[in-house]
Amino acid sequence: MKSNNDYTTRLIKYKRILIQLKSLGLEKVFSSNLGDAIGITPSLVRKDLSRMNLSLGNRKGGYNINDMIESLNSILGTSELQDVVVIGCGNLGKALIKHEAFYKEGINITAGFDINPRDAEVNGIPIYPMEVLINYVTQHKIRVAVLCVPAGAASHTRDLLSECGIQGILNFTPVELKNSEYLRIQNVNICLEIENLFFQISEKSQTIGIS
Ligand SMILES: NC(=O)c1ccc[n+]([C@@H]2O[C@H](COP(=O)([O-])OP(=O)(O)OC[C@H]3O[C@@H](n4cnc5c(N)ncnc54)[C@H](O)[C@@H]3O)[C@@H](O)[C@H]2O)c1
Repeated sequence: MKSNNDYTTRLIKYKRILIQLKSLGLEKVFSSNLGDAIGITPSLVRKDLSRMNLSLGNRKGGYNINDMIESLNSILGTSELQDVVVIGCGNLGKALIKHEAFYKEGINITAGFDINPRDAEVNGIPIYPMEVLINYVTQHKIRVAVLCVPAGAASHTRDLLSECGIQGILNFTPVELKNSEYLRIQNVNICLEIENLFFQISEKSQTIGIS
């Protein structure tokens, strides 16, 4: 199971690198470029490519970036530009919408939604009231939402998003939301990550005898 996850994670990383290389105007890539970019050996990259059952190029001539992105999209069930919406456009939601680098990584924030929209748009991205969410999601075939509402609204909004047909939620609220049969949740908690980092450092310092 673990190796499967590692393989899938590597495919996602390859895709991100390939999109970046494409945006720089490159057409070919070598296994060593991909390996260096994600910190693995070129031979593991080539192994992955053969596991993907692809003949998109060769070790000496390089691999065609466009073809690789297309094949990775079909294997991962994604498209080159992934449309997402942001729910809750306060401090965090707006900061994410303003972060233009997401687009270069293939993440396209198409709209924001808020129970009380204070701006009609942020960075050219429209902010709509929650009442139009279901129509928008259906019409634009949106599958993933980024949840930035207050903790008290997290569970209710999760259910609402599920009813709208959303299949994946990146959850920034402190409430740990659970997956269901039709909904995948990725909980993000920066505090937890920082605490974990401090724990690792203190564990390490105990091992090597630093106080
Ligand atoms: N995961 C992390 O590491 C991390 C970091 C920062 C903030 N957060 C969390 O992100 C969330 C947002 O934080 P913030 O600072 O942007 O808060 P905020 O108060 O600035 O923004 C919240 C926004 O949600 C809107 N809202 C409230 N109820 C709603 C509902 N039912 N439907 C749609 N919109 C609704 C509000 O109108 C507001 O615009 C909070 O839950 C916060 O705890 C998490």
